[in-house]
Amino acid sequence: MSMLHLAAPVSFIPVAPAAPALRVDGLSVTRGGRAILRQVSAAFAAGAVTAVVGPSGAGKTTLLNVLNGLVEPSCGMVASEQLGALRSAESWAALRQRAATIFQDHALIGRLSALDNVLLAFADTRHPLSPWPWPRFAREAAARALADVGLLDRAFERVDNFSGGERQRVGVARALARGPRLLLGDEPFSSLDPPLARRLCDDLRALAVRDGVTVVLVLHQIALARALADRIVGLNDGRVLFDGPAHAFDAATEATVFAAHSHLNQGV
Ligand SMILES: Nc1ncnc2c1ncn2[C@@H]1O[C@H](COP(=O)(O)OP(=O)(O)OP(=O)(O)O)[C@@H](O)[C@H]1O
Repeated sequence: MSMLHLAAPVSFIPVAPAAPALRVDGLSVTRGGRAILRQVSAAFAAGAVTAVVGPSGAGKTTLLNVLNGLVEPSCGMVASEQLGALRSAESWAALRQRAATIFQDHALIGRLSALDNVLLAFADTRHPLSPWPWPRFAREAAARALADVGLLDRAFERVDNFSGGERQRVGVARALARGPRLLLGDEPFSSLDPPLARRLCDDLRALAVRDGVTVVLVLHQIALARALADRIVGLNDGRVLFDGPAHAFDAATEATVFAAHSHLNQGV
């Protein structure tokens, strides 16, 4: 049975009993007079992976950028369990402090070792030209993060010798190094072949559960989203058309979420 929820108001199908770590409510973003997100409401649980899916231009990256604190909503609210409703510049800054991003292209420096790349997560703790070693806490955290992604034994190797999957693991380690409460990724595994993407996503989910991290990933690979996310948020033309457990995102739901805008806009 399809659990599709079409048209506002969207009702949620809870998959985690815990209070959501992050919530957006009635969120709208307008750019150049055009509505990019329209009254988006969704909740993101700690210790779980939420996949955001939808056709090109649906507003997925924009939603992620709002959660990142990079895009200011035109109206609506973002609230975190720890920080409450984010209303001041300070609370947005606090959210950014707790968040980390996994980049699609890894954003690594090839001539540096895996460990040095992960240490870049702590760039603000040391002058870039400092001749001194990184602080001990940073080195320990970076080593732990590399251990978490199974690359501690290659910590001192240059990453330009690494495979695509290994590089992405280093990218994940860098994102994890500061112990983020919110981990965001915009198609972070799209450059990897599907089995590898699946393994990495699986590992990420295990880490999210272990550390109670809220993970929100924009995923183009719907099979991956179904298999590995706890929850799927399906966007089309800036609206939430589906929000529910990943297993409920069936073929009919997928067809609706990925339908052309003109069809969905009829009568709206
Ligand atoms: N700064 C901006 N100014 C004007 N339009 C913008 C801006 N940022 C995004 N848009 C538009 O908003 C829409 C949604 O963009 P967004 O990048 O969020 O979509 P997306 O779902 O991530 O798409 P894709 O899957 O192609 O990356 C697009 O039509 C885009 O052109």
